Amino acid sequence: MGTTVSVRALTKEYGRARVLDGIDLAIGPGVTGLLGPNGAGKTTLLRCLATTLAPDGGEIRVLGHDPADRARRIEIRRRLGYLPQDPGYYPHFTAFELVDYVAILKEITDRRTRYREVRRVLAEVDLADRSQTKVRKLSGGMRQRLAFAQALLGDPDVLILDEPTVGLDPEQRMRFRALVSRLGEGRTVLLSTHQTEDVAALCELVVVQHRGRVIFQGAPRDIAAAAKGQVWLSESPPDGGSRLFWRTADGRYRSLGDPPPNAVPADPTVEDGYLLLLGEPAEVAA
Ligand SMILES: Nc1ncnc2c1ncn2[C@@H]1O[C@H](COP(=O)(O)OP(=O)(O)OP(=O)(O)O)[C@@H](O)[C@H]1O
Repeated sequence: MGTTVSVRALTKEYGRARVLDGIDLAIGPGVTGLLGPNGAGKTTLLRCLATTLAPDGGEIRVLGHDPADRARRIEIRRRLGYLPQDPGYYPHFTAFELVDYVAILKEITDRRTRYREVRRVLAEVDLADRSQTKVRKLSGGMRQRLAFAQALLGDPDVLILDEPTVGLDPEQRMRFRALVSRLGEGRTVLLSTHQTEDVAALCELVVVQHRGRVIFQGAPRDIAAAAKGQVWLSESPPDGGSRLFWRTADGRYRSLGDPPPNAVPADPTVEDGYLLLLGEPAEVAA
């Protein structure tokens, strides 16, 4: 299938800081992961795509529509689900009431349809038995799932998820992966994350954003493959030429960069490829 979300020469500045510095991107149905260090501009990009922030320059198309055009923007919003990084909660609402409220804003006007839809999305995120619990009494991870539930209302064609796995316990993270991979069949899912394992497990495409630019776009295996020949295991800590190294559970040292003496090559992961791509200065985490 074709491109559903595209971005060309996108720019955004806050004061003098150029947070998006000419982003080009084209994604289609399936799950795409957006990786990047803190402050790379991921949230800013996702907000522009979710039509909640206007860029300064460049072009966006979501499902063929231009969000700069008011009428088209509404079309996009009807077919888009968005999990923001800091969702606002109404602490005195119950879980049901909160999602129901968003469903009203999303124009699901028929009461019975809306009731069924709210129940459906709460069940999707494993919160069916918490529907009458006040939001303020939910745990942080449950609130995150609640925010995810509202993004699923109306079965959107495009889902934009800003750090969706923050605060989830391992079991919920696995459930999230299963749900997102199912949603990715035929829909476009773009998620930002710091979890390279989620990207390796879930995403067909990975985009790496750094200092407001896209510095990599390709398959997770390609980003891992780019680190081939630069990941090492050694008995003693490397003394130079390594970008990063740490002591592993078996007592050996895993390093990225030039091989330390007597090192053996290790299989690179998405995380290795990502760290090497960022090219951060040497750092020791022993
Ligand atoms: N409303 C704003 N006003 C001024 N500066 C902002 C605003 N929003 C974001 N920034 C700045 O823009 C830069 C990019 O922020 P953004 O939240 O897009 O990054 P990010 O990649 O999502 O980071 P993180 O991984 O920490 O969530 C940061 O330096 C941030 O301080």
